[in-house]
Amino acid sequence: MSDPSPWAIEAEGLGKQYGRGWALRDCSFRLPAGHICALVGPNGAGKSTFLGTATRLVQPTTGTLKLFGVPVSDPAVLSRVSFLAQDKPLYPRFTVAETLRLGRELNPRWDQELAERIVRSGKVPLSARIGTLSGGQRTRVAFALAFGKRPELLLLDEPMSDLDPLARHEMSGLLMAEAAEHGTTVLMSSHMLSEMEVMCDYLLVLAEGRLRMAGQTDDLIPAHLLVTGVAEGDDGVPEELRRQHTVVESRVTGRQFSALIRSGGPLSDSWEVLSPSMEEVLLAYLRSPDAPTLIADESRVDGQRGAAA
Ligand SMILES: Nc1ncnc2c1ncn2[C@@H]1O[C@H](COP(=O)(O)OP(=O)(O)OP(=O)(O)O)[C@@H](O)[C@H]1O
Repeated sequence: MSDPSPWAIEAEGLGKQYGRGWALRDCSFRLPAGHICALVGPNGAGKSTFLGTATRLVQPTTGTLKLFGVPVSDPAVLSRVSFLAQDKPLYPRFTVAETLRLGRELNPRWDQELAERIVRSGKVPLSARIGTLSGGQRTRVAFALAFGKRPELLLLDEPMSDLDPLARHEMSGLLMAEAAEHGTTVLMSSHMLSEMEVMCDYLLVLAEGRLRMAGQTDDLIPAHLLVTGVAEGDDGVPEELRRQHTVVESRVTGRQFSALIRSGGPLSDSWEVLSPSMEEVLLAYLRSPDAPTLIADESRVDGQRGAAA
């Protein structure tokens, strides 16, 4: 089935309320198809809740969500999406071979060769029962199921957390190769920022249920600078810096200030200026829940276009 929508995900005013608290609030963005997108945020930020709304496990309280232009409530989208949940639910009494067979029977585009290759490269016996496997081996089988379905959108909730470094490296390589070869869109929540930096070309940052940053890493990260210089004024950050730029986070050590800023123009020669890594930018936003939101133009839904960031 082909769909002309260039957007793998479009969320508009999406929210989820539990009791009196909001796990996700007024979340609006769109993710162009074909990207590998990191979904980042502190514990309790709403990442799993968002992934739940995209897989119909969580019913939103407000707003709409479309996948490839189709409302997520339409069963037609299910065959186009794979979800690897944080707890990797599998049937413990099934063998690995039976688990893959289930995948084959349930999914018309199933790729048995790929699924078996993922399992075999981890030396997981096809005859072993799921219940006897280690946590990392179970994760590998869950990866095989998710990839074997050959989805157009792969949603992964902290997929690598119980894999050893070699397996993580292998799965990261597989993800990037799949995305490149088949144009698969990947949305992956993770706390492993340095790994995300290598793998992902798109970013969604959530904090306290709200979207804080969205866009391509190549647009978002270079928009920031790390500035250090002689501390001035009440909090050490020179007034001139605050006036012309957006200060995301600042600190004072002795007589020096350092600040991560969103650049708004040229900077004084008296300061040292460096380009931050993606990890440095993300850590600054995660430590500063009040930092101004940054949504790249292409990530905005129609209602947000032209609005101030
Ligand atoms: N079923 C539920 N009932 C009540 N509150 C919930 C439920 N599910 C999630 N929440 C609350 O919603 C908020 C967001 O939770 P969520 O699991 O989406 O966060 P997360 O970003 O995935 O966190 P983590 O990084 O710890 O996995 C939290 O405050 C959580 O307690």
